[in-house]
Parts: sequence; structure tokens; C-alpha cells
Amino acid sequence: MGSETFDTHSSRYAVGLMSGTSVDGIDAAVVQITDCPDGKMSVKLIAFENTPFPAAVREDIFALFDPLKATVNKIGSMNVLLGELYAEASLSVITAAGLTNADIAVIGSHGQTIYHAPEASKLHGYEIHYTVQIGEGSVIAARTGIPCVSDFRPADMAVGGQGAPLVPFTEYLLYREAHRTLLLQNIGGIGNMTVIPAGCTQEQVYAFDTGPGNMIIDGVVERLYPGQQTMDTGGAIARKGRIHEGLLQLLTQEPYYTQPLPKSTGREQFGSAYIDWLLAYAKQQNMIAEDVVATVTMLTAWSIGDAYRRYVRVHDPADVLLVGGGGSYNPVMIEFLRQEMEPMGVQVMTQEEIGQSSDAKEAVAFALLADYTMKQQPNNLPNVTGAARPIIMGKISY
Ligand SMILES: Nc1ncnc2c1ncn2[C@@H]1O[C@H](COP(=O)(O)OP(=O)(O)OP(=O)(O)O)[C@@H](O)[C@H]1O
Ligand SMILES: CC(=O)N[C@H]1[C@@H]2OC[C@@H](O2)[C@@H](O)[C@@H]1O[C@H](C)C(=O)O
Repeated sequence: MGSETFDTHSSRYAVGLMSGTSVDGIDAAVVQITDCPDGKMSVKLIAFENTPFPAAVREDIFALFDPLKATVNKIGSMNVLLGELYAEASLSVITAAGLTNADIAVIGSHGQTIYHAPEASKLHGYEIHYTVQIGEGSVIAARTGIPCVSDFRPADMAVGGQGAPLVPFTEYLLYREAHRTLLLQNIGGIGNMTVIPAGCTQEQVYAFDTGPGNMIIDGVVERLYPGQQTMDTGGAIARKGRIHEGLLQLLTQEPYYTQPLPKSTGREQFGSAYIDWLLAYAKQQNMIAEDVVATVTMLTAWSIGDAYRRYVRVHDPADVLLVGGGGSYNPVMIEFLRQEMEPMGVQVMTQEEIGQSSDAKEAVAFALLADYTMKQQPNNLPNVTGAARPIIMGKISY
């Protein structure tokens, strides 16, 4: 199907699916996309659902993050299982929107990242950059009868990009303002910041991963409260703790924070081995659990403030930091962020405070990215990812 048969003149519905590095579940959104006469687009959220992964599935996905355990049969079968779960999530959110499959033009599915290696390695004399997202698009298309766009990141990497972050493309379309410089901060498993200078063009947007978002918090909570909790809900644990300056200082020495842009990161850097090392230090210092959780919560807030000071402030003093992702539901995180940002003149607000949804934002983005794939229009931002040129990302399963 060419772009001539994908009707972009009227309003259309698309489904976006996201399951992120936290592995908490599947975010599914139905959006209505309308092209406006001024060349802009309006994107309206019609329905949103979050379906948590069953605990056993989550455990099996985590096993795939360890290259020694991620055997080809385990990856292959999980690829298909996730395709099935994504299809079910799509069917459910379409029903919640009061629509039928025939109403939906496309499903955009991010998939589950199991490995992200944007820096070069050598293989038989070739320079290799790769990233692996699973959740078979062919299964989603077959179960729903709707074309599915999946596996977006490799196209950006094929032209020299990091393959991440991708959401800034849609953030420019949806959030830009003439008179205010905005920082859009996602706090998912990983944290990522998009800088949208006041009145900027698409080429002037820049973005990067700030480091861990909730990944370390979730990791230490799971280890310190085994079988009880997988996250610090509402910041209840951190609130009872105190910042341990020694641990905080140690963690801020991580070289990723000073790495030049473009940069992106993941569980390869801030996953299980990192948590082991951090907890060994905490034990040696006789730290109590609450202090460990408070300190790693502060680390995320510090890393965002540090990134702003290091990469942004001089050129683009910002007016507001808009926080999305699951971290915006942690009031202690938001408090720490205010302590970091407000003395620099940056107001901190959550997506909810501006009438949007912290949860739905990335799923909405993948619906919109898929819309561009179907229109055969580029949907990466070379200035953000470091790609050599604009390219159409995504693989289409009819
Ligand atoms: N009520 C809450 N209180 C505290 N933390 C929360 C709450 N809700 C969600 N979170 C945190 O947010 C995380 C999920 O965030 P989100 O769904 O944005 O991540 P993701 O999309 O998986 O990650 P990424 O954006 O890195 O791909 C949870 O693992 C948890 O740490
Ligand atoms: C490889 C990968 O899955 N990266 C994610 C991750 O989670 C947050 C951050 O790191 C971001 O770079 C990216 O996701 C969002 C959706 C993005 O591409 O914008």
C-alpha cells in the first residue's frame, strides 16, 4: 500500500502501544489524528489503558536482559507471546474507545526493548550498532486485521543514529510554544529530556537520555523488600529516609552523566549488576533501606538538574520542566526535582497539571510515529539521535 491509499486528508484513528524499560506492562492508546489547514496536526486521546504484565511474564522478560540467559528460543517465543499480548491490548483499548477494528488506520507498536547497544562494536571488520525490541508486528496485524508498524529504532541506527530517543519528534509537533522554552522530562525506567526552545524549528529540538529514571529505585525496592513491592509507590519509602551523601557522591561519578551528546542508555548500564554493586556499598555503610531508596530517588532528580546545567542552560534557559512517565506519580521525586530546578528559575509541572496524561504520552507518540510511517514521511530527528539524515522508521505488517 502506498501513501496514496492511506487517507491523510480527513481525521483518522490510530492505536499506539508502549511497553517500556520498567517492564511494568502495556500502555495502549487510541488517538484521533486530524490534519489542520495550517499544516499542524491535532491529536486527541480517545481512550487509554494500562495492562500490567502477569508477574511470571515480567520475570521471563527480565531473564532476557542477561545475554547469557537470553537464548534464541526464549527470545523467539517471547517475541510471539508479546505480539499476542499487544494484540489483546489493542483490541481492548479499541473497544474502550467505542470503536471497531475497521475504524483504525494503523497500530504503532514500540515493542519491548531487551538490549540497546548504540555505541559501536566491531564484527568481522564491520562497525555494528544495534538495538533489540521484540513483540511480533505480524502477530498484532494478524489478530487485529489492522496494519501494524513496529521495530522503529533500527532504521535510525542504520543511518548512524542512537535509535533513541524517538518521542521528541512528536513532542515538537504537540508541545512547542512561541514564547516559552520547554523541557519535557520523561521519568520511566530511564529518564530522557527533550529541549524545545521558544519558537524553534524541528531542527533546533534536542534531546537525550539523562540516565536512570525509576530503574534503580525499582531495582533496590525489589531487592530490599523481596516479594512485597516492585516500586516505591507514592514515594512512601523514600519519604521516611534521609539522603546518604557518601552514596550520592559515589553514584554521581558515573561517566554516563558527562558523556557528550548524542547519548542514550538503558538497562545494560543501570540494570542488575549496577544494583548489586550499589547495594554492596550500602551494606558496607550499614545503611537502612529507606535511606537507600531516598538517595537513589535524589540521584534521578540530581541527574536531571545536572543535565540541564551541563547541556542546556547556557543556550536555552528554560521556563518550565514538564514531567511525564511513571516518575511523575512519585511526589518525593517531584519534590526533589523542584529543589533542583526551581532555584535555576525552571518551574516543575507534571503532565497532569497541564491537562495531559503522564501514562499515555509515549503510547500516543507511537501512534503518531506510525501515522508518519504510513504516510511515507520521515519520523526521526537527526539532531536528536545523531543520525546522518531523516529517515522513515518502522516496519509495516499488513
Ligand atoms: N504511583 C507511583 N508511585 C511511584 N512510582 C511510580 C508510580 N507509578 C509508576 N511509578 C514508577 O514509574 C515506573 C513506570 O514508568 P513508565 O511506565 O513511564 O516507564 P516505562 O515506559 O516502562 O520506561 P521508559 O520510558 O524508560 O521506557 C514504575 O516502574 C515505577 O517505578
Ligand atoms: C532503547 C530504548 O528503549 N530506549 C527508551 C528508554 O526509555 C526512555 C529512554 O530510554 C528513551 O531513550 C527510550 O524510549 C522513549 C520511548 C523514546 O525513544 O523516546
